[in-house]
Amino acid sequence: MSRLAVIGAGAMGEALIAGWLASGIPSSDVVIVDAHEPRVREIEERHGVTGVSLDEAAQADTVVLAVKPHQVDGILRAAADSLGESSLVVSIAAGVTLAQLQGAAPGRAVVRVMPNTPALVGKGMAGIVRGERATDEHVARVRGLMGAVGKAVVIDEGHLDALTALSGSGPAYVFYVAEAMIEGGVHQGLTRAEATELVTQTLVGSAAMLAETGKSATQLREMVTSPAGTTAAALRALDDHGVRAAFLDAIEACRNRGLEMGKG
Ligand SMILES: NC(=O)C1=CN([C@@H]2O[C@H](COP(=O)(O)OP(=O)(O)OC[C@H]3O[C@@H](n4cnc5c(N)ncnc54)[C@H](OP(=O)(O)O)[C@@H]3O)[C@@H](O)[C@H]2O)C=CC1
Ligand SMILES: O=C(O)[C@@H]1CCC=N1
Repeated sequence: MSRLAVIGAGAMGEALIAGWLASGIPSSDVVIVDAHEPRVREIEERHGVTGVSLDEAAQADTVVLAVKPHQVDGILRAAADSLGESSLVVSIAAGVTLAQLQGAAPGRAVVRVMPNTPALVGKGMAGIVRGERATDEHVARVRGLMGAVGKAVVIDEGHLDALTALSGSGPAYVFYVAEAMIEGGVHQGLTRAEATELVTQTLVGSAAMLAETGKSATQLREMVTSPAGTTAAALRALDDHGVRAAFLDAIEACRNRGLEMGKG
């Protein structure tokens, strides 16, 4: 296995590291860089990977940029001279375009990836965008890495902000719904622990039905909704509160924010 560097060991960087190690990538093949020394020590202790300098990380075969979007340009410029001849730069930063990445690392092979935090448990969903200097081998390498922690699709850059609005940010919407459902259960007299168990297993079971039955979300919702029954009463309340429209607006706002971030 070739050497893998993760620059920025925050929430998403750590989720990827944990997922990759669980998939069988040896910890000795993974190096990290983070601005905070205590964070480096924490990740080293938790995962057995090694903290190194930016220059050393830049020499890895695959260099994953997992810092905040506004930090990408400066860090990539600082690392550019140390990148190995055949190093592949993979940016997971929302909104940072291939053109911007290529401008910071001229002549280098660059790929954009939009992962999501379920990579931590091997259930991630990632979008991959190929830069003009990336070869078939580079794309296959990134597919392999992202496939090791979930599913991966190759898409056009023009669709990456829309993908971000569904799968990149999507886990937050699901957790938001989970929080609200748990709160609803507590309001009805259940303990928080009871409500959490009921909601968690309901989400797990519902996601498995979507993934495994081949039925659409609409068909699966209809299976639950008995005529004039309890579910219909609940869905009526959701419609009265405009929840469906709120999701449409949320997804549009997310995509627009990605586009805005890409303009610098
Ligand atoms: N969180 C998510 O679900 C997803 C995030 N992403 C993308 O991943 C990237 C990281 O997001 P997230 O993990 O949430 O953010 P975090 O802030 O949790 O992680 C970024 C980490 O990089 C560190 N860092 C900052 N500057 C440097 C530097 N010069 N060298 C090394 N490390 C540095 C940060 O330190 P400090 O706090 O001091 O800045 C922080 O620890 C973003 O670009 C985001 O768009 C993509 C998909 C999903
Ligand atoms: O909130 C963000 O900007 C990042 C990108 C996708 C998920 N989290």
